[in-house]
Amino acid sequence: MGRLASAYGQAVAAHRQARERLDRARRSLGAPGPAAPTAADVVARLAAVGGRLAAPAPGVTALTGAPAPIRVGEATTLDGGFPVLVPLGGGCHLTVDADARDPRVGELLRAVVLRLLATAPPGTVRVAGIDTVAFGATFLPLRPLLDAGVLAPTATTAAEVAALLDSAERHARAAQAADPAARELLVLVVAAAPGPRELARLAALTHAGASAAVCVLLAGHRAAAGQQGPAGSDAPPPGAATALRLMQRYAHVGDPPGHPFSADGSGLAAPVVLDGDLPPATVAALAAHLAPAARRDVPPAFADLLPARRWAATSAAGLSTVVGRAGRQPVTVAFDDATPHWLVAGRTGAGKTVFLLDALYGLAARYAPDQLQLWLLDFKEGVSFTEFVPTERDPSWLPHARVVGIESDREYGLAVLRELRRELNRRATVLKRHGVTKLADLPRDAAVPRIVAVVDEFQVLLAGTDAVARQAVDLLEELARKGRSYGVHLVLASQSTAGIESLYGRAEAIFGQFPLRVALPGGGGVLDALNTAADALPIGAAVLNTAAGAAGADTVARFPDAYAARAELARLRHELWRERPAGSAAPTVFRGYDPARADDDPALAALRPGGGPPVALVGRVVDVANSPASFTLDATPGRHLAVVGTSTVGAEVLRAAALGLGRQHAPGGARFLLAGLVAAVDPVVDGLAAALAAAGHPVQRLDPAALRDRIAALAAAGRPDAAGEPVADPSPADQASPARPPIAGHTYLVVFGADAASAALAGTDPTTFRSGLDDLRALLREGPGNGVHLLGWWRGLRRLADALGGTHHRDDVACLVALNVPGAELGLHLGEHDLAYTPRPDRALLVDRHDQRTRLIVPFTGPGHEIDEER
Ligand SMILES: Nc1ncnc2c1ncn2[C@@H]1O[C@H](COP(=O)(O)OP(=O)(O)OP(=O)(O)O)[C@@H](O)[C@H]1O
Repeated sequence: MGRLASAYGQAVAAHRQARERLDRARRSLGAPGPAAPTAADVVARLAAVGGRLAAPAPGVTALTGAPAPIRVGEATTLDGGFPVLVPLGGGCHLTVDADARDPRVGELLRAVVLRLLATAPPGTVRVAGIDTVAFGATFLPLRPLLDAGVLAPTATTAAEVAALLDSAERHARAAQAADPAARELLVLVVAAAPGPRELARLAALTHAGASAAVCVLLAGHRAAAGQQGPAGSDAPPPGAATALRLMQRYAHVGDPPGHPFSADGSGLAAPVVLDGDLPPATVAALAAHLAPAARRDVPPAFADLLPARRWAATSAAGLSTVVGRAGRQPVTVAFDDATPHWLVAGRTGAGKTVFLLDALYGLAARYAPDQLQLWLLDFKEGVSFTEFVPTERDPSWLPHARVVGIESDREYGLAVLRELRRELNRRATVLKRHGVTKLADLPRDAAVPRIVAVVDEFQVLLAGTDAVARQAVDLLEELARKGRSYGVHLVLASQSTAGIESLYGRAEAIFGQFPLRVALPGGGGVLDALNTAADALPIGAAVLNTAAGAAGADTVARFPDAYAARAELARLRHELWRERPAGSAAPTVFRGYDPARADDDPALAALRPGGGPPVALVGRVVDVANSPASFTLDATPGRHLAVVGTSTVGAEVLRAAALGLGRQHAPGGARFLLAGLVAAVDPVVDGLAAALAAAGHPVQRLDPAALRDRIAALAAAGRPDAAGEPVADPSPADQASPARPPIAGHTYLVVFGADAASAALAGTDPTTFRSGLDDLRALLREGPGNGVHLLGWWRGLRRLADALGGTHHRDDVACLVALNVPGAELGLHLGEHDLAYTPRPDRALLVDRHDQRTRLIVPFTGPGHEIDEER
């Protein structure tokens, strides 16, 4: 061992002496020595070469298409020395038989790296090092390059080596798929022989050709000198490499691939003194020269995502868009047969919304609205998709957007999924009618756009174990399974896919249909448990995995910050909007935070007399079309409206319903009997009375006693007399015109705070022995047949049930709007035990007992309504 060490020391000393001799000779000839360079001449000097290969132009010679001659040392002959150049880059590599424990090797590797960097245009070469024998010491002198972002942190442990090889392989794959002009060279510098598996992976990279854009500098590879490879290794040897063999004083340079020195494969017939380290000032100057380009290269710009021409692509076979870059290569993702659906995850603030905006704008710029339709659903409080819909400030919208839900209710999400399923079925019919099985085979005039449906924070929809979650799981599974064939693609985005209870055992059945996984920081849950590619992602980077998260199929891409490019986004949106096809409509929009203002409601304003049985409009349904929420008040017994809940929104709903009914009758064609029994809502009742009177309808105000009398009269009017004929209502129709004959039209009894009438109704008439409640119940059953309908606001369900004579009479008031009524209590009243309703501000449940409808609605509110805080 001692003898070996001293022989080694002598060899190094001899090498140094040889190099000093060369330097002396060079100086005596006036050649430039290794004096401190200036930043200006560093690049030229590093790349300056002579000899048998043509010199590359410094700083502008691309290294990915074809190899460039790179100097490794100086050959010595009796006539003097000449530089020795070997081809590197462009699919050519270098092996050295000794490893970096020999200082000459480290010096050579560093010199070659610097020459490569100086030869290529700034920003087109990245360097990554592996040094398991000296803990990264080999690369320490190159520290300024690390700081400049040109050199990656050195891999020194087995795990880091594996991760680096993963990323090199991803780089190679991405480069092979990329435009050759956009390729970036990855120089992989290995300071000592790795294990057989790693060696096999490195060898595979050397065989991948120029298009992989990798250059391997592999030290410690004994097979380079024609000796045995590592014990037990059956890995193929590295290919396309110039092999250097170190001897005591000199090095032997083998024949470079494609540029042999010898005819017989014996290599350069002159001993070579390998280049040593360049002065630290040179390294620093080069780093300073390269840093701006390296930094510039880091975040891709939003403009990089856009195609040269708008709307030039067709979607028959699928959709694809650039979402960012891996190195300098654009990264493209697709909705096609291989990746029909995407699953996106990242912790809050990880850039999910930004990533989705990048992808959506990229798609919208490539495909015209007849090729692509967007359905966008957001369950969180935020602004994810607001920019795609018209607002007062900006009337533009994204012409591809068909449905946009902002801060959506789960019920709205369900309605959107149902609508998508209907669309699937429509498409199935179209395909069948044309006798084809693929969208691409449809004739041009029957072509349908592909649909991308994005559900942001989809875990909200599936949270819990209620009926909404169960139905959402069923729908998602069906849409995911069939969507591929019908051009309906899902993007599910979430903070985490863990803890979604309602998936029961069906996570695999659903997520198995989502081969494209996008893991943002904190979103590694969408990757395989063993795939750690997303563990240390910075903001603005994503792991894109096309194999449902399996390790090895990852591409790490950087995507631009769409928020930082707001002006560009708006410009693009306006450009696309101006180009929208003639007659295209704005998307249907649901904003979870918007109240339904009765006075601004177009459906309420559009009501006119003569359109069939009158309807009571009470709000807007939480559905895709944002349909009017209404009850038909026809002649069927029980067609009355009860609004229930302590919230004063109840009064506003009654007011809107009464106003709407008034609009459906010609002036004087209906009379309104108004009872305001809750002082707090007197202004609402006053306003309603004035509005109805202004519309020409007779209006009568009733106090509790008058209410009781009027109910008795109306009940008697509907009761058959002895001859079986109805008795006319004996009371005056209207205080203002007591002489008018009884009205043949409708009578609406509108009671604000109907529960407050219970005392007045409870008393029994001493002559007839009928109580007010008896009359009320008779009126509920018989009234509709005589055009008499009750509209009441009860502040509690119990009071309503009491008025009806028990829950088994619940169908006597068949139309119910439940405001802040606990779901369980409502379920009991209705006899529906799996009723899913959680009271919340500005929401109500519409229940129609007759046509079995149960809908979540946004109840009408009056002027000046603030969000209902009473709940
Ligand atoms: N590519 C990027 N480069 C730089 N910054 C980014 C990038 N992407 C996102 N960011 C920044 O990260 C922040 C969060 O982004 P974003 O709103 O998209 O996150 P999110 O995952 O949707 O968060 P949340 O779930 O809380 O809504 C923003 O301030 C944004 O500017």
